[in-house]
Amino acid sequence: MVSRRFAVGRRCSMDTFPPFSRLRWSPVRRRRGCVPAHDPLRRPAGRVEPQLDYLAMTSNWTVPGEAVSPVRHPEAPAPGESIPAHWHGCFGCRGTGDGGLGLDVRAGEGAEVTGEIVVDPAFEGGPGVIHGGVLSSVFDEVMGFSAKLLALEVVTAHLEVDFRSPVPVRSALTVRARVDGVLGRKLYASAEVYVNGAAAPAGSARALFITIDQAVHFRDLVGNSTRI
Ligand SMILES: CCCCC/C=C\C/C=C\C/C=C\C/C=C\CCCC(=O)SCCNC(=O)CCNC(=O)[C@H](O)C(C)(C)COP(=O)(O)OP(=O)(O)OC[C@H]1O[C@@H](n2cnc3c(N)ncnc32)[C@H](O)[C@@H]1OP(=O)(O)O
Repeated sequence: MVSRRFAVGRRCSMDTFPPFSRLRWSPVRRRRGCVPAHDPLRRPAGRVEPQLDYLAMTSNWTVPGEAVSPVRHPEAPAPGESIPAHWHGCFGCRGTGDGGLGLDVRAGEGAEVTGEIVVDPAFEGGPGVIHGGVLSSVFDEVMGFSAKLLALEVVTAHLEVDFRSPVPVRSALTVRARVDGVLGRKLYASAEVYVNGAAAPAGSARALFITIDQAVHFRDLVGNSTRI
């Protein structure tokens, strides 16, 4: 059945042919002249397009000058050692067989960690590529683990991600993350992701973590857990 949203455009056989019928704004549709009634890609006449380059899209999130260098805890896992899960119920810490990300995070030098993950096909977003929200979770988790090298309990207050190139499902990702600076309860962290050993990152992230007392922070929330 032809979608009513395409009623004013030329009717197209792809309207009934999966999977194209689900890709409403695909370049294939546009080439074939399937023009929807309301085309969000059509630019109003006379409008001046902003000249954004890639860097202009990146925020100016910076580590404050007053922040101090992170101090690694003397009992932190040695470089190369696996860092244990912070909570067995955590989606980021669990294996893929248990509905988790299947991340392996290892300590590096100083306040740096390295996370390894093979992108499970279940994490697909666009056709053949990882869902951006899943990649954001990977960044969040691996950066969070860098706080473990300081033996600090943290939650994420702010997370931002730049997606530079598509990340295919089944690819092997290496995420390098570190705490860049500490200011009171605030930990500033950053990370990059590399696909199949590529030299250039496919994405990067920055986050602000806030130290908490887990016992207090989760006291009234833990009852919601199904994994106690
Ligand atoms: C997935 C859960 C993981 C839980 C882990 C817990 C412990 C784990 C132990 C070790 C860690 C190891 C591994 C961690 C691995 C993965 C990490 C994943 C973490 C997550 O995925 S966790 C889920 C999402 N996360 C939340 O569920 C947080 C909800 N949120 C809150 O619970 C509160 O919001 C809180 C506690 C953050 C702050 O609340 P609060 O009352 O304690 O403190 P307050 O508001 O005063 O903020 C203090 C100073 O931070 C500044 N500040 C705050 N927020 C800011 C922002 N967004 N931007 C810029 N500055 C900000 C203020 O401006 C002030 O700055 P100043 O001191 O200069 O005034």
